[in-house]
Amino acid sequence: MLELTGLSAGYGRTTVVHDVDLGVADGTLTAVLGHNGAGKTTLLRAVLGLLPVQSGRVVLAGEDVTTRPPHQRVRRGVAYVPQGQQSFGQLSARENLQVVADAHGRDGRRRTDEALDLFPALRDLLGRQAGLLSGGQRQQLAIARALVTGPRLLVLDEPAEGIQPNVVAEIYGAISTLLAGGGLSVLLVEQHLGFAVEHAAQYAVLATGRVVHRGAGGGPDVVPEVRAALAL
Ligand SMILES: Nc1ncnc2c1ncn2[C@@H]1O[C@H](COP(=O)(O)OP(=O)(O)OP(=O)(O)O)[C@@H](O)[C@H]1O
Repeated sequence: MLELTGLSAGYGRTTVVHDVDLGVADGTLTAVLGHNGAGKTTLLRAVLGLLPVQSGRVVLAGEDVTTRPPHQRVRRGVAYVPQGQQSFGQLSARENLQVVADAHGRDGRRRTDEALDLFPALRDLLGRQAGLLSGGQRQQLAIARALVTGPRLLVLDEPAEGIQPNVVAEIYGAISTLLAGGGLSVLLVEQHLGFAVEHAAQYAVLATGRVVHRGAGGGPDVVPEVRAALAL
């Protein structure tokens, strides 16, 4: 679904992410682990086209999109949920979903229902102003809104950050359900060991913008080596 080859990106003349090779196979999860400032968000922004690539290639569903603007990547099936549980705070939860659903007609309405099935707690909160929701509820809303676009690749930046554990479990339960359903690929960035590595088909550890460790097939067995790489 996604193939990054020799990807370097940064800000102005500064390179933050160096020569990254990484893939997300169809219908699977790829996890990128790394501490604060390792370059995880920068990598995602380059994948989305929000930052120009300094060198290397971004191939999405077989097509080279390295120089394509973000909206064209979105049209090819990428949905991005940035860090920080972003929503339109003044709008209700329902309106947050509706603004996206309206752009997708009947599919948008169907996908809204499916997303609410995935996050049933949101159904009772639809009338509430998004800015008044808890961090966990806003994160669920942000993921639901991304799903309403009908993505083939869901890109998640630290969805568990700052969220209480029971809601994190709900969010990861939903991601597991989506993966089990097939058809959706996930690129997930996390600081901490846990769901990401346990469920990853591929994983990479990023430190100062470089991949310092990688592997295929996550699960409990790989946790010690990933922990060791994170401690580098
Ligand atoms: N807009 C920017 N302009 C210049 N440098 C930036 C910018 N955003 C991030 N950086 C720098 O790029 C490096 C990597 O930051 P990035 O946000 O990609 O890391 P991260 O792994 O996502 O960290 P975190 O877990 O804190 O989000 C840091 O040194 C940071 O200071």
